[in-house]
Amino acid sequence: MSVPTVLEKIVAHKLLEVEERKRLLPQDKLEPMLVGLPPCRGFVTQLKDRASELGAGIIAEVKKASPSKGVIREHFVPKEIARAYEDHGAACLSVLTDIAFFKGSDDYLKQAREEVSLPILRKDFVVDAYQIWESRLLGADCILLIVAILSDEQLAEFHNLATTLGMDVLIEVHDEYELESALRVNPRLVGINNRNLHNFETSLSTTTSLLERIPEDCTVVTESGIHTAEDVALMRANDVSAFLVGEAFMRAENPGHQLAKLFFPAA
Ligand SMILES: O=P(O)(O)OC[C@@H](O)[C@@H](O)c1c[nH]c2ccccc12
Repeated sequence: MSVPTVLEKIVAHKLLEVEERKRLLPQDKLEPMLVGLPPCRGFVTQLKDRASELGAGIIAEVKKASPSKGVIREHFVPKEIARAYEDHGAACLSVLTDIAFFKGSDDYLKQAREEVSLPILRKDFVVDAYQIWESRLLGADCILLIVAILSDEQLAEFHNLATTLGMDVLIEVHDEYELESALRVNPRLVGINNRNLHNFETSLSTTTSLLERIPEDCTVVTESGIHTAEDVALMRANDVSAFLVGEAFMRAENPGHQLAKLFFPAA
């Protein structure tokens, strides 16, 4: 047998974690807890509005650590970061909730939601429908579905469930085969991850090479590896106006200032 990749380890761990969570709060107890929740903040709408208004729709990520980089930010106060992002023109937030590999927490998402009015993406590895109900309860406005870890049947089922519960969905792809699967569910929002989650190699040409296969009415988000003004200019030259950025902001003393500097230097 070959050595498992990090993505395979994450999925194996996640399946166990979900079983444990189901034991603590069974599905039949969770479902009624969704009654009377406030409606979701429109994630896709806000992203598109900001992109046309400001020239860039930024999904700004709240991320303490990653398996490839270790701890990215020592001074990590989610409320402070969320506020800085909102004050400096972010369209939406992305909050890592995976504990084991990204040092995230459900609580970080709740804290961010209390602090700001931006729509929030729950950034986690969805492998079970239970997590979608759980995301809605947590206050997520959008969930991530990673095509690389789902069957076509799961993708359709999970996309449908999230939409039924009122959330938006960001479908993440890394190559043309994954994109083909993604397009079968007629997504409003597709994320092209420039990072290969199996070996962590990052290349912005992932976005530029897949772009032309995506229909006009679907919003494309370029994800990962955006660090410099040149990176931003390259994406803009290819008509990409939605960005998901974590590390470049999280390494800066003030993540909000870094967002403004990278995307809105003239403002
Ligand atoms: O920190 P970066 O290189 O700007 O990347 C952010 C985001 O794209 C990345 O965190 C990410 C993209 N897809 C994921 C899936 C799971 C966990 C993390 C991710």
